[in-house]
Amino acid sequence: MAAFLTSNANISSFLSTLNPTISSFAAAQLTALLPSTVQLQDYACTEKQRPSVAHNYFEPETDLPVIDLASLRSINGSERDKSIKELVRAGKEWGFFRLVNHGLPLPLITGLENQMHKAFALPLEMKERAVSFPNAPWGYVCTARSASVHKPLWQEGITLPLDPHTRKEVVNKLWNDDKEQCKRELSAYINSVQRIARELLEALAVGIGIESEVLSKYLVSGNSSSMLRLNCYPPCPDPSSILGLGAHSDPDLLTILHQDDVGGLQIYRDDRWMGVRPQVGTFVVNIGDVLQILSNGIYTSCNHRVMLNRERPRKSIAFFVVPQPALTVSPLPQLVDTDHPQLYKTFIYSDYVASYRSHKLDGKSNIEKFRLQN
Ligand SMILES: O=C(O)CCC(=O)C(=O)O
Ligand SMILES: [Fe+2]
Repeated sequence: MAAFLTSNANISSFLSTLNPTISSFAAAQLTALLPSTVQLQDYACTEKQRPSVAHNYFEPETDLPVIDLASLRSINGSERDKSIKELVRAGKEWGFFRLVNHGLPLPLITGLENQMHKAFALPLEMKERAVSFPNAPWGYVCTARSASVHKPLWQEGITLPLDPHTRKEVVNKLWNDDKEQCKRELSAYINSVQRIARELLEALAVGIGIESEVLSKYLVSGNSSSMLRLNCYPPCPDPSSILGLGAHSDPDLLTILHQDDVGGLQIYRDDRWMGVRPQVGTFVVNIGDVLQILSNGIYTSCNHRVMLNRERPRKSIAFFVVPQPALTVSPLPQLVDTDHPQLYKTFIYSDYVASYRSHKLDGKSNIEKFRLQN
């Protein structure tokens, strides 16, 4: 079916004949994404990774553990302790949880989604103009077009730093009439989500008996390369063989994600893929590889992926807590003793990222390369 799709024009007309509900906007988006020489089959994933659970299938009885941030913030000691225990358990047993009562107003989230809609709808040339930060990830990238061993992926994204000055430069290039509003919305969102990340990392530290700032220090300027990533997954003509984002665990400490109502995020658990039901206004939080390593394996990162669909673009907003590249990462000495031998090597964080980037996305394979053979 896909063999004749050798040009963008072909793909566009193929899309509209295949399914009239795919809007011309979505088709144009997709056309803009693909290099002229691409074959649709180039995007197909391996048999092993082939999507088996539809983007909108959710197991009726199962959902992620729920963590209530209001309880974690409670001044009532026993309520807070109970909530920390639940958080620690979710971090150990799932590596994923849903965060409710986080206090971030819904209009702030939907406002940012509207800004994303405007930016992603721009012509590709305008979006690509925003990529002008040598040796830094900031700005727009059409992941579906860029050549890399991870690719091709059916996704485009805008990456924004915590530093307001650089962030403004990206916004000035990507947004037109409402730049100032966009800057305000981004700052408000980033400040709130940073605070949430700090609270979660402090509780995750206290919950395993270590000083509260040992993990949250990776949010502090000088130690941190944390970032906000706005993702868009365009509709796809063949969601049964193409993934939006292949199976991976995140190479960070913590990811705080908001997904829209489309559905598509799946986690690998108990030998199966499980859909994460969209619940607009709640966050989905996951433990990353670096937290697994710092905690000497107490917390565990979780393999996840993104499924596509034929009709609707999907948007997500991810905040990643990332160490500064030159920092040394090692299991925390407080967590290593004769009963708990060091499980992972000591390394410079940029080496972890380089290794991650030089291999195909393949579940949790990168962290295994940093395991000590005891
Ligand atoms: O878009 C999503 O739902 C997940 C994105 C993700 O896993 C990532 O960016 O690492
Ligand atoms: Fe991820």
